[in-house]
Amino acid sequence: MLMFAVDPRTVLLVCAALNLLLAGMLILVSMQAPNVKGVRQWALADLCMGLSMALGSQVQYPASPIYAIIGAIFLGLSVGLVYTGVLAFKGERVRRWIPALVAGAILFNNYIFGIIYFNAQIRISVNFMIVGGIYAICARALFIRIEQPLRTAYWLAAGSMGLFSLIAIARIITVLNSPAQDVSMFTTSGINPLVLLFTTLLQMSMSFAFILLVNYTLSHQLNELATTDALTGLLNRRNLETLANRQLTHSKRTGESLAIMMIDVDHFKRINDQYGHQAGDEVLRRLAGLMQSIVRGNDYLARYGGEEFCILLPATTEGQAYVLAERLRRLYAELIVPWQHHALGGTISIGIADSNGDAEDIPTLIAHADLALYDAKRRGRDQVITYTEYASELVRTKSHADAPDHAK
Ligand SMILES: Nc1nc2c(ncn2[C@@H]2O[C@H](COP(=O)(O)OP(=O)(O)OP(=O)(O)O)[C@@H](O)[C@H]2O)c(=O)[nH]1
Repeated sequence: MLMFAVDPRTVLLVCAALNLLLAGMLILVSMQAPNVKGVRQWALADLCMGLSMALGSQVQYPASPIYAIIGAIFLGLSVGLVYTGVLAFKGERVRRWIPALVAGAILFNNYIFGIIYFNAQIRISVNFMIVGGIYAICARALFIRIEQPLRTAYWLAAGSMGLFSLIAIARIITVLNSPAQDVSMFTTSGINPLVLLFTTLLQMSMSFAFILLVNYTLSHQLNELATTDALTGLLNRRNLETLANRQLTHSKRTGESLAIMMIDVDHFKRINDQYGHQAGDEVLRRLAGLMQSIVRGNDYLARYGGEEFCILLPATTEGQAYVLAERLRRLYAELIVPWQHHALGGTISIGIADSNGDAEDIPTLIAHADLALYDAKRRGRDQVITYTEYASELVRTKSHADAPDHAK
């Protein structure tokens, strides 16, 4: 059995100091990341845990119960704050009275079984039951499927809390099966030293996980900002080009065709001029929603700029994209956008190109779709033109122009 070479009270004091330091760090983090919810609660939880450990290190049961009682209040507040922090972090409704309720429950238990009917086994078991139970609920809330690297932070926090709950169960079983004089936190026999060591280490690991959660959430938010368009939530142009290059390489390897659709709202300036910029924004949002509703899961949608959108269609030919584009054009023509007692309507023009032709790279493919789009505009708008159609028309008019006068 592992033995502590140092006094358990010293361990508690050192961990108390570390918790206070981590609390300070989380307070600074919460000031830098006000839009990540829950961090303030976690900072306060660390503060309370630090105070609880510091007071706990001074407990001389049953001679001086006051440290134990105040320590228990801070312990309850800390665990309750961790729980409300997890709720806030996940964007769920936070009931502010939860920390007070947990502290009250722990205080009641310690008062009854620490002072009125002194029974260390029941007192310790109930304390561990409350703390372990709440950490188990927090662990369940954070043990979710989520993309990396966020998953590492979620699972580190969940793992620390889950492990704490398991240790709490082990502690309850041994406490209930040990003689009363052996159950104190400071008894260096049985599993007590291990419990003290692991629970304090798990407290540290939870705090590190919270810092990691904030850090990864912030970098995730930054990444979202850098890669998506704020108005429509679609990919932005830069992100689309990166994805399109990757997709083209894949298409060349598999021999599949990659289609690109460029979509532009007709006479959009008039909507802005007549109803204002916000009405224009609403039209763009509705068009984005319409596009999202008709594409497949592996297609990419992007706002290419202003009122121009782009859809990247893997494993799709120009002809197949044409069918989809026609559907989108018709749906948009039927769409009515309600705006301040007005019903806004309009049309879109679409240009399409695919990688089966002579487009070797993404800039060329986009340029081809753009040429087709502007041909659609030139021909009177509200229509879909493919690059093949545009190019053959070009050849026809050129040969017509080059033909001798008598052949025209
Ligand atoms: N509301 C709003 N307007 C935008 C946004 N981005 C660009 N615009 C406007 O979109 C309009 C584009 O106008 P034009 O390029 O002349 O094109 P158009 O009026 O759609 O005409 P055609 O494309 O030739 O049919 C301009 O008035 C821009 O100010 C935006 O994010 N929101």
